[in-house]
Amino acid sequence: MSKLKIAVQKSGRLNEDSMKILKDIGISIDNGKDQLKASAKNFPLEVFYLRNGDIPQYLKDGVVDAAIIGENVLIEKGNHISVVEKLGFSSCKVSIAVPKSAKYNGIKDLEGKRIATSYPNTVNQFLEKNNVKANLHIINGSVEIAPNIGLADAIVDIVSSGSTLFKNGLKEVEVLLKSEAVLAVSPLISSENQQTLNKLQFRLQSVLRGRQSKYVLLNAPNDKLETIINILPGMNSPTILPLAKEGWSSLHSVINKNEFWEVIDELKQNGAEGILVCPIENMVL
Ligand SMILES: Nc1ncnc2c1ncn2[C@@H]1O[C@H](COP(=O)(O)OP(=O)(O)OP(=O)(O)O)[C@@H](O)[C@H]1O
Ligand SMILES: O=P(O)(O)OC[C@H]1O[C@H](OP(=O)(O)OP(=O)(O)O)[C@H](O)[C@@H]1O
Ligand SMILES: [Mg+2]
Repeated sequence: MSKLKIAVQKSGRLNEDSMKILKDIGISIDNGKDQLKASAKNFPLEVFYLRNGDIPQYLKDGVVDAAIIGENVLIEKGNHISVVEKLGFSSCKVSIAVPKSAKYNGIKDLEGKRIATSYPNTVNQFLEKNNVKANLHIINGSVEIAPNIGLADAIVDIVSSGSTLFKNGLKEVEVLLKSEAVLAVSPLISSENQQTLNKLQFRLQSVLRGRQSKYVLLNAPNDKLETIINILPGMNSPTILPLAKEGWSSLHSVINKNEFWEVIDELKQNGAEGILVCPIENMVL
């Protein structure tokens, strides 16, 4: 049987979460140290450990069938490569930043300026769209230092918490794109491997849904149940079970993990007790 070839970052920010999500979908990988390729024991899958920046070309050439990669890198180097799933980790932006003291009133202020970046295609596209001409300095790392050493007037690089910008005395002035880790697929994938990819994607979706949700259990007096159901966001058709205690019930439901904390005080004020919030491993629809 043919094996699906999937690329993940060899080392760096995406590696750990990429391996974790494969593990969470039940794929067990023989991960010998320093191996560049490993096979899954229980799924027709081979993992290739590669440099992030090299992955778009491997996808284009069909050397690998799929990859877990930052969307920002695909946008920079991977035109025509489709994203089939957003994976919810390694969120960041690609932004323009200038020295804190610099006056910036809009994109036109970049006309004729020197911009340091590792994302030349992304920057050129943005400049063209806005009819601005600037001089690009392409550097591979530590881009944020460029204005301080007199190499550039502005930079375009990844921003997450903003602390690297802050430490280098820079301010973010434009967001070019937002990115997260994604599952991308080669245009040359065979139909047999596409079937395997579909199975992998189905598992990913159920794990991602689970990560987004919490299982909530609470006890409440029966006369308060209706109010409580109305307080909990997006709760349709919760399970209600009678408690041994006369006139009380236990209510179970699944809610979006971001919504629960907003309503917790209101739930307590309205009679909810013994509230349990549990993680969900998988949510198969
Ligand atoms: N500070 C950050 N916060 C969140 N995500 C980030 C951050 N920096 C980078 N990323 C995301 O993680 C990806 C990998 O970043 P990382 O710095 O590990 O690799 P790299 O040095 O760009 O690439 P290579 O694997 O070629 O060495 C980036 O392409 C981006 O999608
Ligand atoms: O907004 P922040 O949270 O500070 O994150 C942004 C920084 O993170 C990345 O660098 P990384 O630490 O990956 O170093 P690198 O340049 O060696 O890749 C990126 O290139 C920025 O410099
Ligand atoms: Mg980096």
